[in-house]
Amino acid sequence: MKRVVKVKNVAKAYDNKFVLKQVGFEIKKGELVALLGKNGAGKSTLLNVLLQLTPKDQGEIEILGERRLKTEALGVMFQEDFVLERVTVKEIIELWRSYYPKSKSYAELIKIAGLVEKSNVLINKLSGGQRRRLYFALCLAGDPDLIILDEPTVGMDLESRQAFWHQIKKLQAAGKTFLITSHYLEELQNIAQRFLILQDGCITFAGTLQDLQQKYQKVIVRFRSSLKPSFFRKLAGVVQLQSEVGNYTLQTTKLNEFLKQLTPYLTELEDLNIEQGTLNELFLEITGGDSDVLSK
Ligand SMILES: Nc1ncnc2c1ncn2[C@@H]1O[C@H](COP(=O)(O)OP(=O)(O)OP(=O)(O)O)[C@@H](O)[C@H]1O
Repeated sequence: MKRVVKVKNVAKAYDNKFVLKQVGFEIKKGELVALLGKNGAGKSTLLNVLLQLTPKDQGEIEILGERRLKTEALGVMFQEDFVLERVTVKEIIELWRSYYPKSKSYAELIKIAGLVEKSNVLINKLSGGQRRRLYFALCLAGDPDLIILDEPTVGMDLESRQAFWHQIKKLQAAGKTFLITSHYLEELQNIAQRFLILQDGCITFAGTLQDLQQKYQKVIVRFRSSLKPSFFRKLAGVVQLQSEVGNYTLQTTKLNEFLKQLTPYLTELEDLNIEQGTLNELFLEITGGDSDVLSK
């Protein structure tokens, strides 16, 4: 598969403090990659460096096979909106379309924005969520091959989010490549092929949701049994075990293997209950519990 993004050994410091120390990853054509990290981890800095809006101190970046940024093949949606006064929705869409040699039609873009009824409304009169939808449509104006979205769904209501992810799926099916940062991890679990975790200035994890769960997810198993704690302690991935008069609560990091080992002894167990943490809990585990991240 063709490589769309290549980042190697990238470092970036602000005032001699390194936010990115040694960042490296690749994204292949058609992949949707989620970039995760707690507040201040450097996600926006990394995107800015990728887009050459901030100079890097070190490293190599190649996008769509070139070091030069092919802006005509890129669609970007930033975290912060710019608000122009005295410009209508229709005018800004037409302006954006005019920047590209091969642009999507106005009709398609206004539909993506979900603002057909608001085409003559001034941008500064739109709600925050409506503006996010408009900026998403603008980012698609040039029919880009690589789409970079920084916290795209912040401020969108449930309906807008659903429409947004539906749109992303359609673009995915059309072979577009994505790099998306988001704090709403539950939204990304069904859509991202791979996750990157930015932590302490490096990519500390790159892999699928399954890899992520296997590596970090807490699985709590509860049951009653007359077997001894020493028996359960030896089973696969058991990292914590509490027992009180035959009532067990344990944590395993290798659920599949653990269950395989436990199967011959199932008759010795009662009230077996397995609880897998949510993706958000997993994220807290990975990033060391920055609850701010999730309350955004
Ligand atoms: N222009 C700048 N000058 C100095 N420091 C900066 C600048 N931009 C960002 N920083 C610092 O770099 C660090 C990383 O910031 P960045 O915005 O990249 O993080 P982030 O992961 O995108 O955070 P969030 O999830 O809150 O958006 C922070 O400590 C921030 O204060």
